Amino acid sequence: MPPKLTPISIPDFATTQLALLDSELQSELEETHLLLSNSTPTALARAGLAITNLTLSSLRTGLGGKIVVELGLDSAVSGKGGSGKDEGELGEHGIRTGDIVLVSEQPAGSAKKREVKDLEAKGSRGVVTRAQKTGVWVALDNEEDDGVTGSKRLMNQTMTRMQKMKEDEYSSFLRTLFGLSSPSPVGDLDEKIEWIDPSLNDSQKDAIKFALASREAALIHGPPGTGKTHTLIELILQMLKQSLRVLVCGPSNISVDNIVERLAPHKIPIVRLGHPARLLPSVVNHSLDVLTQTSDAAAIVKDVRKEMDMKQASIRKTKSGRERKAIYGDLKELRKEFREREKKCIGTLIGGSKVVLATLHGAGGFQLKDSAFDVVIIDEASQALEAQCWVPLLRASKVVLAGDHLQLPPTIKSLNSKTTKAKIKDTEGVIKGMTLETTLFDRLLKLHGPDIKRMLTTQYRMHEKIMRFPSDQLYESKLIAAEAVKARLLKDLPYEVEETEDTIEPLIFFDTQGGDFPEKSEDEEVKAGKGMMSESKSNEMEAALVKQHVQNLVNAGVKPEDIAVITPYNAQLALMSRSMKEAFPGIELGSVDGFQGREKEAVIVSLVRSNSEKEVGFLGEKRRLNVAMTRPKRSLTVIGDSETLHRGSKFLKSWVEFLEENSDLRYPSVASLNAQ
Ligand SMILES: Nc1ncnc2c1ncn2[C@@H]1O[C@H](COP(=O)(O)OP(=O)(O)OP(=O)(O)O)[C@@H](O)[C@H]1O
Repeated sequence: MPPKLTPISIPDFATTQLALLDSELQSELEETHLLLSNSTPTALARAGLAITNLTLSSLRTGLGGKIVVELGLDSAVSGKGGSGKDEGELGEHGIRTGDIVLVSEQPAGSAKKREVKDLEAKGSRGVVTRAQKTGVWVALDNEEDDGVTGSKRLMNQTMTRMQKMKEDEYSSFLRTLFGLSSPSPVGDLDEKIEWIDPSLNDSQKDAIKFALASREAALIHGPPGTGKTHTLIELILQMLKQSLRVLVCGPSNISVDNIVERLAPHKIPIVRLGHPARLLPSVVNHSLDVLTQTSDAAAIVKDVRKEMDMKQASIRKTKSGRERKAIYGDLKELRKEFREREKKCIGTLIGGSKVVLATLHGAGGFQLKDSAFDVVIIDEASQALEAQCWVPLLRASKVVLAGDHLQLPPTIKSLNSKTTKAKIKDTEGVIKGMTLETTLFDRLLKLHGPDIKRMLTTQYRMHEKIMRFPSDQLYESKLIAAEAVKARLLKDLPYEVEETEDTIEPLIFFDTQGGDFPEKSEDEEVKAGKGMMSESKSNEMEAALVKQHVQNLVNAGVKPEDIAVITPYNAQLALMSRSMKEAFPGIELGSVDGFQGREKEAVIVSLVRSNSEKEVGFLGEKRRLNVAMTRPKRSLTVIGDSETLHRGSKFLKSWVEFLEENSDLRYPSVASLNAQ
């Protein structure tokens, strides 16, 4: 029996989203303001929230006529500071694409202690368009900008459109996605399919068949390491065989590029929308920008461009004012012609591609204005805001979502804000209980029940023992470790690794109970980390223990680049980064949130919390713990205080119990750490 539907009013949904998006924007602006008014640049840099010693590397006009500045490390100061980073690299920082930032001149001498708020008047606000190891790019705001960046504006426009739609405009697709109708019965699941990839496992094949046979919506649930992307590639190729036009989207550039890279070898006509500077070098040749210059369709544009260049050059040679005026007139005409031809060329390229790929935001660009697609596929859907999904979906008639709702949702800043709650309560027509954290994936699962999804069950990452707990607790014990990975240990790495107590055991738990490993609250100035709790915690003794364990692994022969240390707390990350990167070049350190989607041979998780009040804060969140425990392939080492952790959430408590019973349980000695 399908579940009884609880329909959602589309205008109410849109109204709620608009209110939530507005609160989120206010929270972001408030947070930026708070940070700027209470700290010095050095303090912010220490917390990963500012980058100092930058110099202007380049300046150009970007989209919408904005000035985009590229900022790199000042060579006069780079290499100093000894934070273990390579020369010319910015070191650890938490600045990401899309962040609202202030670019300001750095004070020198005694003015260094000046608070950031004093710098604000002189600086310019802007949005980060790209953040790399060696530099950041910022699109500076124009005077009239209100902090609403392109992506937010697009979501607002989309929601406003949905708010105003009349009921007779609702497609059956739209009706299904809001529970006004049930999904149509799924077509023939027994149909014989000729698989392009012979290595697909049964759960992957089932998911593909299901997605092909569904009429309006299908969810592919891919727990960690189960080959979600692998499955989507085959699905796209099968849809092509059925002559369907497919639009493939993801919330981030990297999620889209990942698919372009794997589709490219199949030699099908694909177009990737998006600014070439933001794409992986390996996929740039498929970008629309490059194709408008290199493809056959581009020839007609090229001719005009040549003519324009020639005219431009002739201006310099002409002395007569009248002739110049005439050339300018010609150029104006040519420019018009150029734009028209370019539009046509884009139309031909997009129309000729069976598969178009773009970020959710990119799918809202003018290039797709007149395009129709049979299916929209969204990868990493449980990391995307629902309002963002509607950018491509408003023109779709079927959607396939791939994701894992049991890992972390998109980071929301306004989630627990009192002002948000109050404001939402006061807005007419809002749906109670809806937050931006509720993704489309979550919502459809709740609305239509488990029949709307298929789960991938063979995982190709973790040793069986590492997989056991998440499988039993979150994935109904359905995960199976693939033969090739289920018994892999560090000692079996394809290079020389000694057999030690640390390399023959996939699961190690260092129980720090007893009070010798106390946590510490970071001082005020380091508050408000990204995606972290506002007050960050650290634990020095735990950091020492992590270092000792890494040393043991490295002594046994494990390469530092095969080791990652992750922790839920920014302050702990900052504390460890400093010394570890110098001691073990190549090792990776990250926050749990930042490590989602990644994997490593050996992963050490520093849980930090240890206090007499038995408080665990946001560590109790099972989706965060799930991400932390499912990153390793061959070795998971957990460091934590069982006494404190036992008082945490039910999930945390059962994990600690599991570790106590099933891991190589160790009680670290403080004396040996102090002797280090
Ligand atoms: N049927 C299969 N047979 C063998 N290996 C597979 C199969 N499916 C996936 N894999 C392997 O599993 C690993 C993870 O696959 P993939 O990168 O597609 O997963 P993902 O969905 O991107 O990651 P995650 O599951 O962590 O979200 C890859 O190394 C891939 O080659």
